[in-house]
Amino acid sequence: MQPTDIFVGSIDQGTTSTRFLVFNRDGEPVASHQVEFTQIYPNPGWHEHDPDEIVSSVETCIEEATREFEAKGYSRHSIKGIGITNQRETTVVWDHETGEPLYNAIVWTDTRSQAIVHELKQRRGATDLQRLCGLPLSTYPSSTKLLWLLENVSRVRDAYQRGTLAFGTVDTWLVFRLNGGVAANVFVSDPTNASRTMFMNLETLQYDTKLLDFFGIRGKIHLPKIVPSSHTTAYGRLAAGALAGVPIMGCLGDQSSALVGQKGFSPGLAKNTYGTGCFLLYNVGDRPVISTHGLLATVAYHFDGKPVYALEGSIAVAGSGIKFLQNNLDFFGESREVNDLALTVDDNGGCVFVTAFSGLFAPYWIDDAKGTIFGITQYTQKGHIARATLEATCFQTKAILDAMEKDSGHALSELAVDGGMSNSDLAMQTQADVISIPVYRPKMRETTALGAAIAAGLAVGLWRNFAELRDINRAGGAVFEPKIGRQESSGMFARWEKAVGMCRGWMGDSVRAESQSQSVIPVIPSPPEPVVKEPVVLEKEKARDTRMNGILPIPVSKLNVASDLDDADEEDLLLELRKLEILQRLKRMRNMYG
Ligand SMILES: Nc1ncnc2c1ncn2[C@@H]1O[C@H](COP(=O)(O)OP(=O)(O)O)[C@@H](O)[C@H]1O
Ligand SMILES: O=P(O)(O)OC[C@H](O)CO
Repeated sequence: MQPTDIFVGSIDQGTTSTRFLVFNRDGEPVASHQVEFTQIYPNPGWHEHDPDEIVSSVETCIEEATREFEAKGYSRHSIKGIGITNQRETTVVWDHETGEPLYNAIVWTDTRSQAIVHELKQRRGATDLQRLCGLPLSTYPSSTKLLWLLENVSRVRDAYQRGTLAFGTVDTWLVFRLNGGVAANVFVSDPTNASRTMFMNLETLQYDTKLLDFFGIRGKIHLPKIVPSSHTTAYGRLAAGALAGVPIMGCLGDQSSALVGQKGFSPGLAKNTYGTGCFLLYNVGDRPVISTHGLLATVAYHFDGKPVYALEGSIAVAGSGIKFLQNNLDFFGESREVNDLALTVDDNGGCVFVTAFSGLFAPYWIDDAKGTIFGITQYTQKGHIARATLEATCFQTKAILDAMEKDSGHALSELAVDGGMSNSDLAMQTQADVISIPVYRPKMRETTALGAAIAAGLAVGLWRNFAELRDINRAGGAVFEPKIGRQESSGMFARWEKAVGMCRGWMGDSVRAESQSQSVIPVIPSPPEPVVKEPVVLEKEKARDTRMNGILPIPVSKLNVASDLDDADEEDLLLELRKLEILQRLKRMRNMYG
C-alpha cells in the first residue's frame, strides 16, 4: 500500500462536542461527523459530563464518519491508525474491577473545589508545586477535583478504601472504554494530559511522590501509566464498531494537539485556540520554563523519545461566553450569529464584560471572581454586550501575550489562531486590534483534530518526519491586520484591566467561610478507619449520590454504621451528625482564633 492510500482517523473529544475526522496524507479531512452532548450544571459553578455519554458520542461519530468515508468510495480498511485528542483536566473516576463510572466527569471549568484550594494553599509545600508540575493550585487541574470526589462522594471513597479506585482524564477513560473496558484494561495517559493533573513531574514525565504526598493520594489509587504521545502499541485498538481492530496510535490533550496541528514544532512558535475556553501555547523547546508571570508550564508533545514543552496562557471562557448569550440570555439561536449581532453597533458602548464564570484564569488567577458586566446604561443594547463578550477573550489574550513576553523575553510577530470562535471575523479583527500584531487564521480550522491525526500518522508511517508535514494547510488562510493605533488599543486594554481589578474579592468572604465549614481531610495519612461491616449509605444521601451531585456533610466512611436503620434511627443519627459538624466547626474556630 502506498502512503497516499493510507488514512488516519482522529477523535476530537472537546468540552461541548465530539468529532471524528478521517484525514488523508495531505492533511485534508475527507469525512467527518460531529455531535454535541449534554452539559450538566447541577449547582452554581458546577459543570459535569456523563462519562458514558462521552463514550457513546465518540462511537456515534466513528460510525457516521466511516459511513460517509465509504459513501465517498473509500474502504474502511485503509484507515490504519487513530489519534485521540481531548478536553484536558476533566476528571473521571471508575471502579478498576468493574469499569463502572463512580460519578459524573467533573469538567475543567468546574469551581466546586474552591474551598479545598483555599485550604491547600495554606499547607506547607504549596508554593513548591508549580516548580515540579508547572501548574499553580487552583480549581482548574484534576488534583483538586479528585480531592473533592474523595471528600464528598461515598462511592468514590469506598472504592478508594477497597483499593479499586481508578482515576483518569478523558484520554484515559476513552482509551480504556474503546479497548473494551476491563476485559483489556488498557490504562494509559500521555504526558500532555498527565501534565494537567498536578501529579506528574515535568522533567521525568512520571508521577512524583512529592506531588502525590502533597495531595495525600499515594498508594491506594490506580493511576494510568504515562506513555509517549505517539506509540504503535501502548494505546491498544478499537474493540468494536465500524473500525474494530484499528490501533490507537496517537494521544494529545486538545491544546497540545492544536499546536501540533498548526505545526508549531520550533521554539518561538505559538497558537491560540478559541474553543469553549481559549488557550495560547508557546513552544519553548526541550526544557520547561516555569512562569513567574501567571502562565503555566506544560508538555507540548512527546514524540521520538524526547518531550517538547510549552508556556501556556489558559482562558476559561471564550466560546462558552457566546453559548451563554445564546442559551441563557436567548440573544440568538446559533453561535455564528454573535458576529452579526455585535456588528449592529459600532463599539461596546462603554460595556466591559469580565466573563469570570469560573473565576479568572491566566494570567490573573482570581478564583473568587464571578462574571461581571461594567458600564451598563439605558443606552446599552444586546449588540454592546455581544461585542463586550468577544472582547473579553481578546483582552485576556493580550494580558497573556504580555506575560509571555516577560517570561520568554520574546515578542510574537503574528498570532496563529483556530477553534470555533475563530470563525467570527469580528472577533479575530478585534483580536488583531487589541494585540497590535496580525492574526493568521488557517483555511482548515480543524487543527486540533489534525494534531492527533499527525501523532497517529507518525506512528503508522503515513508521515516519516515533520518536514513531510510542511505543506499541509498552508494555502488559503486569512490574515487580520490591526486597524487601530496602539494608543487606542492601550486605552481599551486599560479599561479592561480596571474592570478585572474591580472583580477581585467578590466571592472572597463566602469562599473563606465555606473553607472553614468544610474540612479537607487528607486521605493519606489518615487515622486508620475502624473496619465495621459494610458502611451503610443513608437513603437520602444515597438518592443524592445516584443523581451524582450529592454532597455528604461528612465523608460517609466516617459514619461506620453497621446495621440497617429505621426512619427514627436515621433521624437520630442525622441529628448526631449535625451536632458533630457544629462541634468540628467550633473546634476549628477555636484553633483559628485562639
Ligand atoms: N461562527 C462562530 N462564531 C463565534 N463562535 C463560534 C462560532 N462557531 C462556534 N463558535 C463557538 O465555538 C465554541 C466551540 O468551539 P470548538 O472549537 O468546537 O470547542 P470545543 O472543542 O471546546 O468543544 C462554542 O462555544 C461556540 O460558541
Ligand atoms: O474544549 P476546549 O477546546 O476549550 O479545551 C479545553 C481545554 O483542554 C481545557 O484545558
